[in-house]
Amino acid sequence: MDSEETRGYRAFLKQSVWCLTSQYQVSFSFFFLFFCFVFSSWSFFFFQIWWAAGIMFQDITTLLLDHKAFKDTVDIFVDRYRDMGISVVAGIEARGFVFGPSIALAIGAKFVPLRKPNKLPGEVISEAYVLEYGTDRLEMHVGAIEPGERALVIDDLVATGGTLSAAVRLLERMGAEVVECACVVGLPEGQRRLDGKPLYILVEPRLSVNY
Ligand SMILES: O=P(O)(O)OC[C@H]1O[C@H](OP(=O)(O)OP(=O)(O)O)[C@H](O)[C@@H]1O
Ligand SMILES: Nc1ncnc2[nH]cnc12
Repeated sequence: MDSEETRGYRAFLKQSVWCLTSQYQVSFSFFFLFFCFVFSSWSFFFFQIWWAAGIMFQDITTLLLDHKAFKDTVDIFVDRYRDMGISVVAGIEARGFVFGPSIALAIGAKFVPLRKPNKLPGEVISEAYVLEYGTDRLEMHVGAIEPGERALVIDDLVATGGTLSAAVRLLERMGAEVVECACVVGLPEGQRRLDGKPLYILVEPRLSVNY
């Protein structure tokens, strides 16, 4: 039988051990959550690198070095859209800006830049979209187009079609009629997300290349 003193000591010990254990529990939970957070951030980061690493990037800058090829590219678009009553050429940042203004000038249309977030100075409307390697947003100035205007969307390349779809949604929210989307390069899956909107592409690259 424990003495009064021993019982008191046991009770004290039990209490302090519990306190100690709960402290450990709290610290352990904290470190566990912290570990989960760090692990998930890093795995997401590496997942993105791994994901992006599997993408074969197509680049149009070499085309721009060849005056004839560059001019022919613009001329093909101009011939196609000259007599379609198009008053707006909407170019997607960044490489849609390379082709869009020349086409707009040649067919007598205005050029409307669709820009990445927080670049346009005035009031904007915006649309989010998903890319092969992340998400992004496109913005357009409110008042850049009038309802009922006929628009062409131009970009260098279509892959999943997410960017073009966001561009179409922006224009349609402002009341424009999107006649067609046009790109120099079309990856094979590019037409998937265009919701039936016509897409005109000049080249469809092979996805495996032997260098
Ligand atoms: O069909 P999608 O899967 O939507 O991808 C196509 C988009 O990706 C590229 O631009 P990117 O987003 O790399 O931006 P950048 O032109 O500013 O480099 C390309 O110029 C298109 O705009
Ligand atoms: N494969 C690709 N090459 C160049 N730009 C891209 N944007 C999205 N996918 C792309």
